[in-house]
Amino acid sequence: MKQHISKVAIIGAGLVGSSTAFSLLTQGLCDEILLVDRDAERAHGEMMDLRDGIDYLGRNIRVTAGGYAGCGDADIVVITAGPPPREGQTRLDTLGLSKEIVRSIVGPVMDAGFSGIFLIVSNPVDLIAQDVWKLSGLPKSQVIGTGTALDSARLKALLGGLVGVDPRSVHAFALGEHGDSQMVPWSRVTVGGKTFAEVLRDNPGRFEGVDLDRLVHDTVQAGWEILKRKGTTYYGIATTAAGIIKCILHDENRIIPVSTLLEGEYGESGVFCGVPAVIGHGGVQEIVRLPLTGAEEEKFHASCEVLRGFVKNL
Ligand SMILES: NC(=O)C1=CN([C@@H]2O[C@H](COP(=O)(O)OP(=O)(O)OC[C@H]3O[C@@H](n4cnc5c(N)ncnc54)[C@H](O)[C@@H]3O)[C@@H](O)[C@H]2O)C=CC1
Ligand SMILES: CC(=O)C(=O)O
Repeated sequence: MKQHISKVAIIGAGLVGSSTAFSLLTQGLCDEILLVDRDAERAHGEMMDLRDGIDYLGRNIRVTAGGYAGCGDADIVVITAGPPPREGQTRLDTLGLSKEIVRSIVGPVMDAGFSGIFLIVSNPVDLIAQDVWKLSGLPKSQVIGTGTALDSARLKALLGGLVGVDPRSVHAFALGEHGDSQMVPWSRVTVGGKTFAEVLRDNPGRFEGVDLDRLVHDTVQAGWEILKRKGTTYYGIATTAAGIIKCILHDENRIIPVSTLLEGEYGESGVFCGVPAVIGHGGVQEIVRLPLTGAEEEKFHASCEVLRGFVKNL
């Protein structure tokens, strides 16, 4: 029997797209990578550069550059085309241009016979994922935005540093918009099985003055701090996207906060936003419903409300 060749198509071979390809390649996460870009020369150049390292990888991975026809048999199409926000802009400010770009992409991908999973990275990621879901006609499980996966990783790194443990021993989620209105349900944060409140209570001297609002602020600002120094961000999101792709291709059923359509979960409907979800072969297998306190619910709804204000214009 012929073995399945896992194929990831990346639309937008800019900094995020090419870094995602590099991450997939160096981790050996798929068999084939296709790069598509409006700037065909750029995609071709990235393909050539990526191919140059193949001799030093654990195995051969096919890297190509081309048009949308090659998306038909892809397992995953990753959309990273779009203008990164500039200093002084919010991600929401890039909606107009990103929307136009994404609309020129989804039709040709679907026309190629694509029936796999869209992973949306382009900002504002929640709204672009919602638009792709609407345009593609695919089931909601098959359209995933990276959502607050990156913010949650940033939060875990902050908390791990504060407590002095590996961030992977911290369980914490940023929820809502991948943007300024995101929130953190502190009642659900645990470190090695202890709630964060217990960690603070058991070490009063050490954690005196820890300000939860400040930690949320620093999580939200993390991207801007990078942008201030190097103009844009790409390695963090590329590794995050590759992590989600790994969950899908390897059917890991790992829980990651991604942007997905809410249909009553968390008391919200009709909006894509970041919530923990089980990610496996079919995409979003299940949304994990975290019990939130009343105050946390209010903050979550406020974030959804920000997004809803834009959904009607999609
Ligand atoms: N979700 C997240 O956490 C993050 C999202 N991003 C987003 O990723 C996107 C890409 O950022 P960068 O790679 O830094 O930008 P970039 O400018 O380096 O690359 C964008 C690429 O898209 C291509 N492109 C533009 N219009 C196209 C079209 N109609 N069809 C095909 N390709 C097209 C461009 O030619 C360019 O190569 C932005 O929307 C940015 O905000 C960036 C970091 C984190
Ligand atoms: C640019 C962006 O969305 C981020 O780094 O969070």
